[in-house]
Amino acid sequence: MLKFAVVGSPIYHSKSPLIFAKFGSRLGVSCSYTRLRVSSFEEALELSEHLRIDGINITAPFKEDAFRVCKARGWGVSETALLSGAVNTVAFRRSTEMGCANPFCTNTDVLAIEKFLRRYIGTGSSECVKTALLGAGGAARAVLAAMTLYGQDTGTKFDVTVFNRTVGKASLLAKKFAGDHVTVSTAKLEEFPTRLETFELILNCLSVRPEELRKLELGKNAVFIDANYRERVEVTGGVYVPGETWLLAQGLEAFRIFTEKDIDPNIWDEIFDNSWEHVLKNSRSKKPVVFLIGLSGTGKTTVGRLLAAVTDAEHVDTDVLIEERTGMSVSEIFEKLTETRFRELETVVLSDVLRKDGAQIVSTGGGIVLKAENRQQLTEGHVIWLWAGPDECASRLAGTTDRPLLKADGVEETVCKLKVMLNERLDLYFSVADLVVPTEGRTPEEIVQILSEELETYVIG
Ligand SMILES: Nc1ncnc2c1ncn2[C@@H]1O[C@H](COP(=O)(O)OP(=O)(O)OP(=O)(O)O)[C@@H](O)[C@H]1O
Ligand SMILES: O=C(O)C1=C[C@@H](O)[C@@H](O)[C@H](O)C1
Ligand SMILES: [Mg+2]
Repeated sequence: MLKFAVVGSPIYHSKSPLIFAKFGSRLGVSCSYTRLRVSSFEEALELSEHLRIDGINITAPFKEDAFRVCKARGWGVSETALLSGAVNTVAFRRSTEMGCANPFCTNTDVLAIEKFLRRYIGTGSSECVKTALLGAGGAARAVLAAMTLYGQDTGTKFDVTVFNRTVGKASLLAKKFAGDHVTVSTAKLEEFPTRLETFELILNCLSVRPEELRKLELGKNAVFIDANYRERVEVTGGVYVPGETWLLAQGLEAFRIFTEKDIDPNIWDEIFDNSWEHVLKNSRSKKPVVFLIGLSGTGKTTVGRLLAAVTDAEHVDTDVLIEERTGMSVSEIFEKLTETRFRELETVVLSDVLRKDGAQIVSTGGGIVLKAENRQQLTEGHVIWLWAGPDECASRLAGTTDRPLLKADGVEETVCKLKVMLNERLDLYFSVADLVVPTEGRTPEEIVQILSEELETYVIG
């Protein structure tokens, strides 16, 4: 199984896991894709190594940081990344691209825009394409990088006006990207509506959509490409390419790079025809239940209790539910009834939890993912993998005696046992996790703060 993740802060809103699941099933690649909530790109790299991840996508606010770090490490950095000054894709294990064993770092936002230009502008135009670019942040840079590369490749010329709230920022872009195929001027954002009809290509790269951009009357041949997928523009006339299409396109390019698979051109057509819209729609159908998973000692019980206390959610611990149900301690169950029976009891209590109404924070036992039925049930809620390495877990657990699978003679033996467990469980945790939160160097309170932020609109509050 290949393992991928998207990295950002915040990150739970990301729909990349949904689109990669679809790519995987459509292209016959067995893969899992999760989200990493980290504080820096360096932390993402460290975590990726621990989780043995094959490739990551990077989103706000780390794309520029990723570019700097990848370059400083001497990794293969593509032309799209060099031109845009940002990296959104790092393939850790690549065999062919750039012909080296180092990670390959690229920017598929740029590749996606090149695809759009090829499709909607074509290559035959001898006229300069009159273009409005709204915004002057990272996405706008990706657009200008794509136009530069597309211009070099096809001879197409673009006459771009960058509209932004702060014209100074737009001027910096103008300076950086003005070249043989792209001329760039700047204007205040307020001027855009009155000049709308003079443009044949409009790209919206604003993260917040102003009121004037909710409804638009485009010229018959105009194309409006949206980077924002939270809310669509009501468009009459012309062609509207929604933000979802951009997200799918950059994701498909990343998938191609990660897996080195040829992409069937029909899939591109389907993406452009909006037949994949439904893929992005089912992200909120989970129950308002948060499952905390991870090795023993990662803090599932501690964090779960605290998280429930700062929210209106009920806290439950599957180990405690099993002890109440059987009248036996976890250690006794393992000794007298076997581990298999314990896993079955986990299935029973998970069903009970999922039948209840209302928000719940559920601390699970470290081995809950070992049984397929349990994994299936977990995916009905929001699954958060608390990460800490075996050394850290062992030191946190030093002196405790109530974990039957970790009975050991000292910390060193506990570390060994945890390493074996992690080996066996790593891919299983990965396959169900919606979000991974590294806990080393963070207090339980800090983790609660991170989780409250990430889950606020989905489960809690
Ligand atoms: N972020 C943290 N930093 C330092 N210590 C922590 C952290 N989180 C938890 N701990 C400590 O680690 C120990 C184990 O925590 P806890 O019982 O919550 O782990 P768990 O994941 O529920 O383990 P198990 O799977 O065995 O039930 C406790 O002593 C707890 O105080
Ligand atoms: O929301 C997301 O998951 C993403 C958004 C864009 O930044 C992309 O560039 C990134 O690859 C993934
Ligand atoms: Mg616990």
